[in-house]
Amino acid sequence: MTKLYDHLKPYAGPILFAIFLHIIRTITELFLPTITADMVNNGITTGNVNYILQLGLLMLGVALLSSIASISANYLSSKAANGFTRDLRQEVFTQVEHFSLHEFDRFGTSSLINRTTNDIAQVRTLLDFGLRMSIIAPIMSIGSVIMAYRRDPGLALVFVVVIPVLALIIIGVVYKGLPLFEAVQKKLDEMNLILRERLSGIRVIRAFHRESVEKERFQHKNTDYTLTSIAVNRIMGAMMPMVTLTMNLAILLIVWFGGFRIMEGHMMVGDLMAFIQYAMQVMSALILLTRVFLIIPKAMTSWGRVGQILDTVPEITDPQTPLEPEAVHGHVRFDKVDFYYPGAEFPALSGISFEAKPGETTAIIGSTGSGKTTLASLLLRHYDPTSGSIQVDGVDIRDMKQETLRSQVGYTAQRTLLFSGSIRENLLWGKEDATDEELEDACRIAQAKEFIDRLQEGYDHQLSQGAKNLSGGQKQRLAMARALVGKTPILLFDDSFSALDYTTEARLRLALAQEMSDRTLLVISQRINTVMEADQILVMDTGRIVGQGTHEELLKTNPVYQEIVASQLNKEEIA
Ligand SMILES: Nc1ncnc2c1ncn2[C@@H]1O[C@H](COP(=O)(O)OP(=O)(O)OP(=O)(O)O)[C@@H](O)[C@H]1O
Repeated sequence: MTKLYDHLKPYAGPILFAIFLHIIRTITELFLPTITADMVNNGITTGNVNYILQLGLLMLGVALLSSIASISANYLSSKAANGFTRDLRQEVFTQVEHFSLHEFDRFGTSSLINRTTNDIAQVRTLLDFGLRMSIIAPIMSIGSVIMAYRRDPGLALVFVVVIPVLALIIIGVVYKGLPLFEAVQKKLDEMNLILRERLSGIRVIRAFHRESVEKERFQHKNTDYTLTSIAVNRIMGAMMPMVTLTMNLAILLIVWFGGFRIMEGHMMVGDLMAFIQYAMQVMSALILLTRVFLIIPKAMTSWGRVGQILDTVPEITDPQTPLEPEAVHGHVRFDKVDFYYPGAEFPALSGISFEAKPGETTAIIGSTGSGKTTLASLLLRHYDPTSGSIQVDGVDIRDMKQETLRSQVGYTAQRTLLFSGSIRENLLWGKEDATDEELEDACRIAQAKEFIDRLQEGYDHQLSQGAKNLSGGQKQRLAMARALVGKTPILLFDDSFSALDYTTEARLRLALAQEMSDRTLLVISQRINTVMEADQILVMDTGRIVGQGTHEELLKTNPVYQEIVASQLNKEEIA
């Protein structure tokens, strides 16, 4: 597993200095009760004002030193912990960005979000609070017992009774609490999954009147999470009164036996006062120690979850010595490509071979689940083929840098995804330095210009999250324009015309044919109207190409194509 200390190395300096300051702070605090005792024993009881003043000043100095050390240490450890978690979040995000879709599926989006936020926050708590407490608590407890022993060894026997009792309470709490932590994190993952899915699907939920069912489902997960958290808190909550009760009994014993010892002349009042303060310090140190015992496993569980992300070797990586195509034309070639989704029994694609040439439109049609989107994902190298190869301009795409490959493909996904921000910002994803003319040009071809011009703020119109303030067709046209801006040699449109009316679609296809005629155009669609003018049509069925040719050829020879056509066009249109 990724080593925590490797990630801590850049912060070693401030952390070590913070540890040093915490030690100074704890040691100074250990001296305060002793000074108080001396002041009472030798100053107050004898009326020696000078001595009281001297020790008062000493006390002030020690307290001041303790405060300065404490503030500086807290500042340093907090700064280091925050810097560390900022870097870690960035590292996790960068790593996740390199994941293949398979790795995304394996972790799940909710869990990835949780690991990047909540789990990293737990590690931060360990570094900041945990580090502080694990330095202070042992020094404070052991130091207090030693100091108390030096004041009165006989009375210190009270600690011999109390400390094992406290240790038993702490062990019990840690033993009971540990298994629950992982459960809490897992249940939080599950609750967030439901929350995320249901919030993004609120329209569908409403359309199907599923509010009450979904509310119940969320309630179930929420209650499950809450009950486990309560179980953890109940254990923590029970610990405090038990520790306080034990310590109060200890103080009672100290006062009781201490009183006798004072009456017998074996002890002074100041010593008893110091003794009580040391007992209190032992108590608070042990409470802190319990917290540390609880924080450490919780944070280590979280670190394990974060480590799983960092240790995942992305399936799709760039080659050591990447190849570049000699000349970029956008010639695509699939050669006997088979592909199984991880764990799948049957192939999603088998024996896929075809060529898509520059200047031609290759359309891919087929029933749902026939493998069209999978084919697009393979061309973009979201997955690698199980066997066979895919080449662009004669180079196997596994031998290219992913950036080189993807910069050659203008892509629109089946599910249109735009991001919050202005229309311009979204379009610039296609080409960072595109001029206004280039953006307008792409929008004109994608038939988006007209509706953008009608918007009051035009290209500065702000899109809400997921571009919910646009219609489905407007979103598709913008996504298409975004893909066109880069003027890439290959254009890959996955079901990108589905939300357009027939007139708009016809205008768009015409504009594409006129202005993108030198590109390799790959159009995935379920609509005959969209594919019938293509130079070649691939007909897919259960992961295979079962027909290849022009509309006319397939209409004569291919039963699957004939069936699709018959289901969509009337007799006159077919003729
Ligand atoms: N991430 C995935 N993990 C496992 N199986 C998957 C995954 N995505 C798709 N599949 C399976 O692969 C097969 C092909 O799916 P694909 O999405 O490529 O079909 P499609 O032809 O694009 O369908 P549609 O027209 O409905 O979008 C289907 O059987 C589907 O269940």
